[in-house]
Amino acid sequence: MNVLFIGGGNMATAIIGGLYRQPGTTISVVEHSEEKRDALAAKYGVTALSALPAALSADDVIVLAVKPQNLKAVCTELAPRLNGALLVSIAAGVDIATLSRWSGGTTRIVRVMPNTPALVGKGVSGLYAAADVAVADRNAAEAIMMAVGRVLWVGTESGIDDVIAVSGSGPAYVFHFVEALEAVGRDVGFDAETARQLALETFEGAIALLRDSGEPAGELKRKVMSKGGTTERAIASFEDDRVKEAIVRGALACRARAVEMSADFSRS
Ligand SMILES: NC(=O)C1=CN([C@@H]2O[C@H](COP(=O)(O)OP(=O)(O)OC[C@H]3O[C@@H](n4cnc5c(N)ncnc54)[C@H](O)[C@@H]3O)[C@@H](O)[C@H]2O)C=CC1
Ligand SMILES: O=C(O)[C@@H]1CCC=N1
Repeated sequence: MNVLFIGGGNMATAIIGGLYRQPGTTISVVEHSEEKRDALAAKYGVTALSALPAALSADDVIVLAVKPQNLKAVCTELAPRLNGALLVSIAAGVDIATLSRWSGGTTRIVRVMPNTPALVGKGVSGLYAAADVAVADRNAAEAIMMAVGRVLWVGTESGIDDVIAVSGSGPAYVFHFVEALEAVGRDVGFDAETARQLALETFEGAIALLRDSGEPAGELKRKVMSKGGTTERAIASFEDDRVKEAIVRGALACRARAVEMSADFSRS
């Protein structure tokens, strides 16, 4: 498989970091920044280009990995040289109809919503393709994302917005919580490194316990809460502050932004 990434930033680097180990895959990347091109070529042995190749072929897989605001310019430049290549877009908030219109009408498009833990091989990606997209094209997109974690297919395009709200943007929610826990550690007197370790080990341990026990989060939470004890006081404070509701509101605001972006880009 020949995979050409357009944009060699955070997400593309994460995906390339898993994909370059796959036998039978040739990777190229078009990236404006010389520094990023050099780093990608040195680290992963990929062909790093400063501009789009003159022509592509129907066997190529093009991963669109620029920011949504840069996507129209990229697709417009791609359209005359696409020659039926498969487009895999990881951009948030740009729907297939818009991508197709910008790219000269191709319908060979798969949408993917990955997340940054892909960098350490622990990503999770949602994938969607319209009914007329060939199984071989779905499999190609799936194989790329499986190199950096798990995949799940959603049955409607709006499912991509649902995935963004939970796992696409989700790592940032977790980092937000970790920031708070680290801050508490420092406030009560630990040095920064100890505070970080306590917060990280707590997260890692809690996630491992969730997975290994198979018990629901609510049940495990109750097991930490001794009657009249310390955790009960903390959770009561979270509930007074409606922390869970705030997280749900944030994630729904994230989803609403994806919908809003899709509507805006559909008019451009
Ligand atoms: N960062 C994240 O957690 C996630 C990002 N995404 C999507 O991934 C896409 C990329 O995001 P990031 O990697 O975070 O952004 P980024 O800013 O790190 O990478 C984009 C790269 O594209 C390059 N670029 C811009 N225009 C170009 C052009 N015309 N030709 C070649 N290179 C060009 C930039 O120099 C930059 O290195 C976005 O569309 C975003 O919605 C999806 C899921 C998660
Ligand atoms: O914030 C964003 O728009 C991108 C999409 C999902 C995660 N980051």
